[in-house]
Amino acid sequence: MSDPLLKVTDLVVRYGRHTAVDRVSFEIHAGETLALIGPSGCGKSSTALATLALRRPAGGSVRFEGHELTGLRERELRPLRPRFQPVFQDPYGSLSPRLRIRDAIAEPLRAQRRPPATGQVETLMETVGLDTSLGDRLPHELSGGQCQRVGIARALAGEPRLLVLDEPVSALDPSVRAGVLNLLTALQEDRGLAYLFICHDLALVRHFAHRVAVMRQGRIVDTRPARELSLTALDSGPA
Ligand SMILES: Nc1ncnc2c1ncn2[C@@H]1O[C@H](COP(=O)(O)OP(=O)(O)OP(=O)(O)O)[C@@H](O)[C@H]1O
Repeated sequence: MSDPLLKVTDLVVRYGRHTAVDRVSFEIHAGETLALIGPSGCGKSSTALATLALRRPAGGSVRFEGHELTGLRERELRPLRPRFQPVFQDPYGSLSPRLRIRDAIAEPLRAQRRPPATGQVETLMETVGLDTSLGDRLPHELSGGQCQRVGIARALAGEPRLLVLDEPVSALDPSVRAGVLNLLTALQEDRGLAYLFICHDLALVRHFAHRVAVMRQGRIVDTRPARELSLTALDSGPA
């Protein structure tokens, strides 16, 4: 088998004296979805933040495309960041309220000093199923589902290999969830994207993920193929 795209080994995240993530290890290959599940407070988001190099771990290794991310300075991380991107739960909160959709999608490229080529923003909008006429609107003029598609378009702008999806559809109306998940599935098939997928909905995890890692109290206690996930996997035990 090829080398994993992401290899996390013995990751430790602490907040003061509290250990939120305790020697967590996992790997994700190109084109694969690994779901991270577990009770509230077990350390899923902290694992995601450290994987994204948005929180410096107290120990362990995060190896992405052969680069060891821990210990890199922000200046060294900057050129790598477009390759691993987050999509967070709150579609409105992830966007600047005063930035028009067109500029919100172009923003990550400008931050990389790579202004979008003519038509690039429109292509990204079409890729995520947004009508290009929405480019002049502000986030509050869009629905939650449309905003989450903007968030995905922003994440795609730098041609990532890995998306870290932290509860990407939990805040959405059930009627629009399937559309966003179908989009993510299609993008994975087209581009071989890898996903680290944090989700509370076990039925959805079983449908969407390839493998599942179960966290409890900062540790991964089980990893298995998603189809073998019991729908009561989270019912017992402390966070
Ligand atoms: N910024 C922070 N400062 C202090 N403690 C924190 C901080 N962020 C998280 N924690 C603590 O770390 C632990 C893990 O939190 P984390 O948010 O990673 O869990 P989670 O599994 O993602 O929870 P949820 O499903 O509720 O989002 C919890 O005990 C939480 O209170």
